[in-house]
Amino acid sequence: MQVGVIGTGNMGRILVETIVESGAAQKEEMIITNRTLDKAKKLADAYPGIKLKKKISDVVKQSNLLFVCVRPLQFPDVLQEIAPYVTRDHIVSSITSPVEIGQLEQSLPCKVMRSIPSITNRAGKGVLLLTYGSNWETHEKEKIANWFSEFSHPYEIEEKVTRVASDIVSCGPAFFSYLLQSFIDAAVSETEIERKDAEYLTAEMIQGLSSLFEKGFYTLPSLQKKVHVPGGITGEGLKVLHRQSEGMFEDLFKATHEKYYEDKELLAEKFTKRQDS
Ligand SMILES: NC(=O)C1=CN([C@@H]2O[C@H](COP(=O)(O)OP(=O)(O)OC[C@H]3O[C@@H](n4cnc5c(N)ncnc54)[C@H](O)[C@@H]3O)[C@@H](O)[C@H]2O)C=CC1
Ligand SMILES: O=C(O)[C@@H]1CCC=N1
Repeated sequence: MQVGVIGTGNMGRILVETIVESGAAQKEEMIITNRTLDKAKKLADAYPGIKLKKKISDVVKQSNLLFVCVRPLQFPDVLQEIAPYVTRDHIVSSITSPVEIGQLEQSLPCKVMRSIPSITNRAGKGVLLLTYGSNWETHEKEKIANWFSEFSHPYEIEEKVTRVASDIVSCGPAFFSYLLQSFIDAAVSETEIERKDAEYLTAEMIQGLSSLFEKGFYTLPSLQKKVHVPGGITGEGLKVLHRQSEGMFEDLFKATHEKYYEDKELLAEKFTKRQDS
């Protein structure tokens, strides 16, 4: 399968690295481009064999599966630019949440999908969220999901939960690393521990925690019960967390959804302008 990638910024680059290093596609099967070509060239230089194209049309023409890895508001332009070269045999995937499946289908004559990755996929772990367009057969969905499983745990979602699922899967690593960073900062500012020690202990703790869940030893509540000795020290810390975090995640999900709907409105305007012109 020839895999095209348009946009090798942050996530496009991570996706290419992940696909190649997992063996899901050979370097020679990857065709990439970026608006600032030098960015894509650096990636192609790091993985000799990857084909670098200056023209977006060449990427489309030479690929079967095409990932569009640009920012949400850049989608209308990119979809318009690639549309003349997309055939019914292509599969085009958006890696972003605010662009609707319907907008992809209206813009392109092929099978479309959304495949929202997570930075965790770089380690061959974590979920990659899939939503398919309307004209996919079950066996075709299975085939592509199987391909994604070479570097992730593909998980099909309904469009209505896209934002929250993406908050958990794709933004989650940033959210929880922020909390861990705050945990380390506070340990350093409130006690005599050295930063490097606090960082090491925290990193080992979080890796151990993730292994406990991976091995199925505990659920979240059963783990808390095991560590929280009645009348002990953990309970004092948990009381603080309970008090201080009240409403925090509710506000977080509200904020991400507000931004999501803002982006969707701007996108709808841009797509309508495209149709009218
Ligand atoms: N950062 C993350 O963990 C995740 C990001 N995403 C999605 O990935 C998308 C890209 O995000 P980033 O990589 O962080 O942004 P970015 O700004 O780093 O990358 C976008 C790239 O697209 C290129 N580009 C823009 N218009 C172009 C055009 N017409 N032709 C060719 N290249 C063009 C830009 O030059 C840039 O390199 C976003 O839509 C985001 O929602 C999805 C899942 C996770
Ligand atoms: O479009 C999205 O949902 C992703 C999640 C992280 C950044 N963009």
